[in-house]
Amino acid sequence: KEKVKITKEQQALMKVVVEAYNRHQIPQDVAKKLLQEQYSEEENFLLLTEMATSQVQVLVEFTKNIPGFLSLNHEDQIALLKGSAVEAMFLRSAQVFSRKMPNGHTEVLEERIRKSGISEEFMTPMFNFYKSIGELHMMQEEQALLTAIAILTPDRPYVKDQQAVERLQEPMLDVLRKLCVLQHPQEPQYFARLLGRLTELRTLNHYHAEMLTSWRMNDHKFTPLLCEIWDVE
Ligand SMILES: O=C(NC1CCCCC1)[C@H](C1CCCCC1)n1c(-c2ccc(CO)cc2)nc2ccccc21
Repeated sequence: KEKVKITKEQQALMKVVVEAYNRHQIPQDVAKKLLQEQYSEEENFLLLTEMATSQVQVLVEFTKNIPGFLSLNHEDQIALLKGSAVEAMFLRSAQVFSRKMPNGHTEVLEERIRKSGISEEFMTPMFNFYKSIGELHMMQEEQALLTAIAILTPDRPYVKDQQAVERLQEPMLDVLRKLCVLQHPQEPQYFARLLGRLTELRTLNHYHAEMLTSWRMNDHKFTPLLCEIWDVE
């Protein structure tokens, strides 16, 4: 059985990515707000656009810290950010949802989200994803690396130099695979399950624009940044 070992360079790569991931966090905690009180559908939509806008800003800062990202072609940098923003938002939402909370709080949070204004048809795929992320009990290193891997997806629309993106994504995949083997020795399929979540994330991409436009309210207002990065308005 070959002994899996994380090299010095891989340790350094992981440290940079995890520190950037932890440094760039959403300022205030949306779960706490949602648990505090019930908001109207309009207030919930506004809360989402505010949270999502600050998350995009955080995502850009995190991405700039991914080794090699800033040496990519500039249009490709934009294409990668645009292509991964919704996935990064759902990944972060899933992590917020599956965080350990006092008894009964997760149920209240789920109820508040179900009643937030999102139309019924999107609840199942969204909560299936949240629960499948929760079951993985991911460590923060895994969360940070999985987010970086999602951002560095070579086959996003309009990416010109896919090989350059692959050269950045591969070392991330390597260190994540080793980390999974070392952290979950009794679960050889754990790494594959993590990557399977990225496939599930892509399906949420398709639903996203419709989830917003079908939000139970009229006159959906977005920030300029969200109009740029989401295919809305
Ligand atoms: O604010 C949020 N998410 C932020 C986003 C930036 C990163 C941190 C989380 C929203 C809530 C906004 C207010 C109404 C209730 C949902 N949310 C969603 C969510 C996100 C997007 C859509 C539409 O595409 C639908 C739902 N899932 C959540 C799971 C847990 C906690 C909040 C969660």
